[in-house]
Amino acid sequence: MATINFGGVEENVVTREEFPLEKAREVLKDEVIAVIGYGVQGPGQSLNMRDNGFNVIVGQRKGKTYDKAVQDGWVPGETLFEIEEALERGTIICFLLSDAAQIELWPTVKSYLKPGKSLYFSHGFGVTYKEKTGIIPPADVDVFLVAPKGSGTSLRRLFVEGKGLNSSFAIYQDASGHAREKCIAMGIGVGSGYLFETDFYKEVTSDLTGERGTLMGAIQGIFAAQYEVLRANGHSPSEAFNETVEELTQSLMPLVAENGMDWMYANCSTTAQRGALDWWKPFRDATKPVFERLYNSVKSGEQAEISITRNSQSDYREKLEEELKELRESEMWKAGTAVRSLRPERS
Ligand SMILES: NC(=O)c1ccc[n+]([C@@H]2O[C@H](COP(=O)([O-])OP(=O)(O)OC[C@H]3O[C@@H](n4cnc5c(N)ncnc54)[C@H](O)[C@@H]3O)[C@@H](O)[C@H]2O)c1
Ligand SMILES: CC(C)(O)[C@@H](O)C(=O)O
Ligand SMILES: [Mg+2]
Ligand SMILES: [Mg+2]
Repeated sequence: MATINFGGVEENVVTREEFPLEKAREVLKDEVIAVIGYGVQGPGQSLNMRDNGFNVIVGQRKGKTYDKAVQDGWVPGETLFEIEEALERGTIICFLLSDAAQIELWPTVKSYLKPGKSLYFSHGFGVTYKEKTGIIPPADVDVFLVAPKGSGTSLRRLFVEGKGLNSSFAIYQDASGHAREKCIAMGIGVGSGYLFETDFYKEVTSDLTGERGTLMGAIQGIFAAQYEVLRANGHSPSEAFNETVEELTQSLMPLVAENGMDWMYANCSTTAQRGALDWWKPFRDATKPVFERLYNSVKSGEQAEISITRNSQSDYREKLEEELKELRESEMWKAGTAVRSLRPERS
């Protein structure tokens, strides 16, 4: 493990230099990695592992995503199977169904977890909320997680570009005495940049907070608030959208990603810097109580309960689609469609 100073706090992380791909291949050379589920993480992780030279199979029920797996080069009867057959063949079972579907499939998965097999997650959800999910792994299997910190779509794209998404890893149960090296080898195999250690509880509480907060929920909320104020004061949709979203994603966030917030600020006018430096604290103070409410709701299990209840309904996909449609058809995001179509590289 490399010790890195993160802003004054030392943490142990695993890098690709100290745990190279060859080592990961050696650790997992006798394993059949069965990726169960081919939604968002399934394709990213399985394709990256396949391209990295691991022995990977996919288990997916028949339907649209099964067909997508075939298009991606998985061969029915050789590397692509119905879920139960993949569970039978796999020695490392990657449980990559949606968190709600994991509850329904758990009795089936459990019945294939013979001693010596490993159970792999990409989220601490199922095990942490075991009272709600019923996911209690047998004592004689290794249980660990690698949670890529981003979408499976980005995991694949970055891999193809020769880059990597950072992931957390955690060991829940070490029955074989080798859970840790298997877990890290999986993390390297799926295409992680570097790996930082956590536990199942911390992974799920930080992850649920992040996606409801700045990564997804809060960002849409703050975009909508600014856009509405600009529109209410007579600004055109294109002006409001450019000043709220397009400039952020196209110009400023890439600078933040490259070299941090202060560097992005330093590449803007002194007028902009003066304003940003004056206003970031009022925004922090205004939103902090909402983040505290959010974290408490995650901590109490309320957010998990909502997610399980809502996503277990038979029409949950249709309902999600309706809500996504509402976003897509809002004036702000329709303006976004028009703005994107005018990007030089798209016209
Ligand atoms: N989406 C991401 O990029 C992302 C990122 C990090 C971690 N994760 C975690 O990875 C895991 C997988 O998430 P995902 O977003 O890839 O899942 P998903 O919602 O895309 O679903 C994955 C698969 O589940 C299958 N499925 C759904 N219901 C089923 C059922 N009843 N029976 C059989 N199959 C069923 C679908 O066919 C699909 O192939 C979750 O634990 C999630 O929290 C996801
Ligand atoms: C990609 C995210 C938001 O990081 C993940 O946590 C998810 O649940 O999809
Ligand atoms: Mg998540
Ligand atoms: Mg996440």
